[in-house]
Amino acid sequence: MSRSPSLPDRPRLDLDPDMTPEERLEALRDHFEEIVRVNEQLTDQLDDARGRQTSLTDEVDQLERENEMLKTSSLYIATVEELTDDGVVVKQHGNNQEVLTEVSPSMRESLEAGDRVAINDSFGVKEILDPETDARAQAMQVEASPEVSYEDIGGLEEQIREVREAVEEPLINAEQFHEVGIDPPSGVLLHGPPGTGKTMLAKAVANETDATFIKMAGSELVRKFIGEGARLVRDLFELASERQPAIIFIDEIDAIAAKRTESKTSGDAEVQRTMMQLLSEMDGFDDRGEIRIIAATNRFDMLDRAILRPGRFDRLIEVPNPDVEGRERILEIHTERMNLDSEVDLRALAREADGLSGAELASLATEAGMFAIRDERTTVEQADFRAAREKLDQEEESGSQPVAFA
Ligand SMILES: Nc1ncnc2c1ncn2[C@@H]1O[C@H](COP(=O)(O)OP(=O)(O)OP(=O)(O)O)[C@@H](O)[C@H]1O
Repeated sequence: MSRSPSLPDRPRLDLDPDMTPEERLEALRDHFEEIVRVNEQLTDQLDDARGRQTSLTDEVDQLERENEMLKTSSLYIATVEELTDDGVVVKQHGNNQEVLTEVSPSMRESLEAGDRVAINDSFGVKEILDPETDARAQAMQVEASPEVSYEDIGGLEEQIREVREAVEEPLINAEQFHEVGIDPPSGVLLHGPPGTGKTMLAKAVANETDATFIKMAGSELVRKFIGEGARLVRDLFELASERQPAIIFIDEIDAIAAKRTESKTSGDAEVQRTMMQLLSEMDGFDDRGEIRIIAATNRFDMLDRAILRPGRFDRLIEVPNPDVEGRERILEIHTERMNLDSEVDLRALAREADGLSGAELASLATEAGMFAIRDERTTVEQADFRAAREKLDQEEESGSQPVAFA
């Protein structure tokens, strides 16, 4: 670094008491000139210093920018997998490396499993990322590991077997398909009346395969987020590949994949764009790794056949209302934790419940419990089930929605 030039000496005024007034005046004049000269010299030096200060400030700014760039380029993107007592488990994108890292207590408070974060070389979490994507991700329901298991589903043994074969096997035994030389089914379509357990099936398979369950309702894709549908579909698949193994579950697929109508409203165009995006994501599905896609509909007749072509939703599984054995099993499942009177005959109740869906049977059990509570009993009797059935039938006749009890 160059040294700063030394400052000029301060001018001194030496007045001798023996001086004549003329000599004094002369000395004062000389002193004044000297002061003016030093002042000019100092002003020049100050100008120089200002110039140097400006160029040094520029240099500092430049270095700060470079430093900032170096810092940002060394951050990696990761997803928070789990918050544990020992720290936070993050999975780095790209290499899928999982690490346990520590975060500051304040950051920990705002972190949730599934958040996208920026981590540095030593895996320290530096930032929580992308609120915009997160806002859009709110349209999706993400469960790291749903709690539904196959045992919780009544009367769908055949459907469970088919779903396991079409979804579970390719996830767990991808190698086997490769060796035999066939492609596993691309997408599975569950179709049948409302409340028959389609969502439960999808959740159970995610649970069984330790896959993340990502649900999106077709109706939300096009109703809530007009103009966003196609982008949401892209996000959905992107999120799935970040969180793989993952099961994508698109409920009410008919909302985006209904047969084309003649009308050409802007809403239709939006639906069309969303569906095209879904099809193109599915067509590029082969290289997507451990992601399986399940869709569900209550309106199979309305579907555009384009989505059922090979390589798309090419495995159809019908999920009907339960038969009498199924109904009995569903009642058993939903009354398992209930305090039932020994007289309660679930078989007889199942026989009388012809045409009821799984969801309606679940409501029946809860309503029966409510009747016992109203009567200040802790045991649920056969009569409570009958009263509950009457109430549900009346509600159905009057068109009001039965309460959904999950
Ligand atoms: N087969 C079943 N076994 C046990 N419970 C069931 C069954 N089917 C439905 N239920 C009960 O009904 C609730 C709703 O079921 P689910 O959401 O899986 O139906 P769904 O077929 O996906 O309905 P929707 O078509 O209306 O979306 C479940 O949470 C469960 O309590």
